[in-house]
Amino acid sequence: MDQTTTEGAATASRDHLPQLHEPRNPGMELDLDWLARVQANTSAIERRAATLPGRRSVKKDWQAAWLAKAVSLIDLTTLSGDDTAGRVRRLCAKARQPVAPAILDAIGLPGLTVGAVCVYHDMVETAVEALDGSGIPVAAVSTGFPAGLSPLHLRMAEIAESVAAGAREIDIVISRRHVLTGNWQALYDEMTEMRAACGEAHVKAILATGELGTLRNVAKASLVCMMAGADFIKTSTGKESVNATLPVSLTMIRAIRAYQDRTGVRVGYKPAGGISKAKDALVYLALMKDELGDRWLQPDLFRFGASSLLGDIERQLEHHVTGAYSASWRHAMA
Ligand SMILES: O=C[C@H](O)COP(=O)(O)O
Repeated sequence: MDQTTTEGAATASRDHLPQLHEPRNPGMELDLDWLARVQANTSAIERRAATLPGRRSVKKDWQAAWLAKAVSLIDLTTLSGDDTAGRVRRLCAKARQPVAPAILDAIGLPGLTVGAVCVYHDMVETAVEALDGSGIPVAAVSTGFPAGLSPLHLRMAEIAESVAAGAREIDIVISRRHVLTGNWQALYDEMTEMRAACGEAHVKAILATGELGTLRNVAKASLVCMMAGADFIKTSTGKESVNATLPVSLTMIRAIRAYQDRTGVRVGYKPAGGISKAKDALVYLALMKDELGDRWLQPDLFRFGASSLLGDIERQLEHHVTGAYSASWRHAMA
């Protein structure tokens, strides 16, 4: 069995700040001929995706490094109707110190943090304040998240307000109807306008792939968003009935590769929604390494959108470092 051992995953320090690459994706003109040629062989993609979880294993000696790498790539998220300032502050404290200090010392990464904290607009100021001095950026879900069906001028205003409140990253949601009706010009125009509204902030385009019908639509929507200047493409809001999946990820990653081949520009990838197990995170990292290379294992080009992944990684790291669950875990599980 192939074993993922290279040093690509072994560095997870904070040396890579600032978090997002410069320059941002400048975009390109909408190329409808390119879109018309886009195909997605669904059964081949699904077959390949089915092999991914078993195909790679992470050599034991490298597991802690890969898990630490995964921590550094998390957009630690809370997107609930009952979010409070207190919950967001606790989340930010966790973002600053995602794993117990003893474990971080044991793996030699005392300064490890997550990639970003992701919240609703109303919580941006609280998060910015709570993360002050940490270098951890705040990402805001804007544009009428999760459905994206509020009036366009309000979605633009929401972006501007989130940026003004200190969000350095904006996760926008696209209008699914533009994809479902094949109105690529409308999707491109909307994305271009949102890109402009973000100003200096980086923009992640949430495709809500579970609502796009086909992998071909996913591929086309990915390309259109990148043509319009998205710095990242992101699978899901976490609120669709189907969120991040491996077939969708393969499709989007290959669109990223096609866009890079055409333009030379690297666009980031953010699978989001339902990723809660350390072993699933490792499958995603191996997938990125296979399909796009080590460069996409850095937080400027890859993030997990996840609210509960960190807990499982922390447990696995603790298990790995101590060789057994610690006394506190044994006590908790007794
Ligand atoms: O963007 C992030 C997602 O909303 C998180 O989804 P999750 O709660 O299923 O991890």
